[in-house]
Amino acid sequence: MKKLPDGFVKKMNDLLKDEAEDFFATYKETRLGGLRINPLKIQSEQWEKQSPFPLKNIPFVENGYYYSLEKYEPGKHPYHFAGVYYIQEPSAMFVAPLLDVKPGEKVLDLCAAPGGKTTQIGASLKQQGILVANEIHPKRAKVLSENVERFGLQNAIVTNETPERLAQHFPSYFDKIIVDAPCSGEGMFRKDPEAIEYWSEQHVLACQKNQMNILDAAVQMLREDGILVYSTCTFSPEENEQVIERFLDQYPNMELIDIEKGKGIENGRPEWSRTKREELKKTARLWPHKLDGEGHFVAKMKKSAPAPSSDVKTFKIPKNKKPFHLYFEFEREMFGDRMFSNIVNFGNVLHHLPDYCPDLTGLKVLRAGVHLGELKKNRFEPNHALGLTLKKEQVNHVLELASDETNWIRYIKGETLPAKDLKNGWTLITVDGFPLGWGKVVQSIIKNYYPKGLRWMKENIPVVEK
Ligand SMILES: C[S@@+](CC[C@H](N)C(=O)[O-])C[C@H]1O[C@@H](n2cnc3c(N)ncnc32)[C@H](O)[C@@H]1O
Repeated sequence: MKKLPDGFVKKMNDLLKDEAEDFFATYKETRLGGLRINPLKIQSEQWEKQSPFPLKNIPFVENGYYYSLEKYEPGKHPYHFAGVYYIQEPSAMFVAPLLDVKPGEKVLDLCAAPGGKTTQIGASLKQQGILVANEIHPKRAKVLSENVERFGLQNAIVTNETPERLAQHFPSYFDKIIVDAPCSGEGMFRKDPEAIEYWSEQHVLACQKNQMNILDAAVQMLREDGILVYSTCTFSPEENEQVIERFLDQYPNMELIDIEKGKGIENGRPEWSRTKREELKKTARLWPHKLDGEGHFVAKMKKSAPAPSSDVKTFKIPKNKKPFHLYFEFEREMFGDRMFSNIVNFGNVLHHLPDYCPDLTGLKVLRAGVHLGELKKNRFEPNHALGLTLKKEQVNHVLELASDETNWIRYIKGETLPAKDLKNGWTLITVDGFPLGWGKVVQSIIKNYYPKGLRWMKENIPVVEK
């Protein structure tokens, strides 16, 4: 590992005093990887029987598991391509459940890429309600959108906006908002040594300023009684307790809610704030020397005073369904019945939008609801996103591949597959029953519709055990 910055070492020694030795000892330890299963695709009982790697439960998160980073590469297993799980740093999994999301709610993930918290929230919403996942950087927004697709979320809207522009569009709209803020990343020095290079006291203060601006935008979008969760993956009090105390001073209608702390999770540190207010103990800190995971800080707040009522309009779903008849033919053939109802078209591209989808006019939107596919001349071509949100049992035409055979590798590399005894037309390709994407049977081969941008381009075949 790279050498830790002298200024950081001195600062942590001053802050942690007797604890500093234990804290710095973790930089010599091997850390554990984390993965979180997707309950929209598999339940924990089945997963624990079927997991291809030995796993251990993460005690502070439902559906989260540790794995050995030295021995396994779950990112190369077909279940990853099928969105059966999301690879996420264990401590990071603690944050999103604090929103206590219920199906049907309107939730905003304001700093969302690559999508760890978005996918976790999406699973809690159970495809009901609205999840706006926003990312300011275009390239990262694309990755976020791909992860939302892989997870099979049907009610997510992925935007690429600044927090300020989003705040103009969604005044007092959301029930729950998460600000997983860009930060100096001190808590990730073990995982992402590049963060070490960026570290300086000035960078910490620049992050603080940015974080306060993002919170200013977030609070405008929260409804009365709405919940706001703020988190960072850094230790610096300037970006944690001190951001929260300034925020509470500025917005007296926001109140801190106590976070329930299980074993290894500690209170925030009032003594590291300017005002030393005791209530900062309600925030939480995750330390690498207290649990198996990296460093995190979380605060949970509630808007207690009235907020102006939201006048965000809902998206108008076209009543005339005639232009969609080629899609309906596809639905009948593939599913035997109607599957999606809120269908809208953007040119020839069809989407299914979540119920009560807000009007998105003027926003940069990368994905809204389920991208069903495209109307081409005399035919409908299904999109990858539609395949990944389906369950094998819903589909009439399926080619089942197995994770312990090599055809799934050929498929994600973009090769054709043999199609003995299959009817001509679209077929869903699955691995051990989990959808991987589409193929089209033509005579005795399956043409490959795995998206070009997602194909496995490397020569070597993916291996799961190192
Ligand atoms: C800690 S990461 C988010 C991680 C994500 N929530 C997850 O769980 O996968 C912070 C994100 O904020 C974005 N960001 C950077 N500057 C921002 C700004 N001024 N406003 C909003 N987001 C910003 C970064 O590009 C980054 O993707």
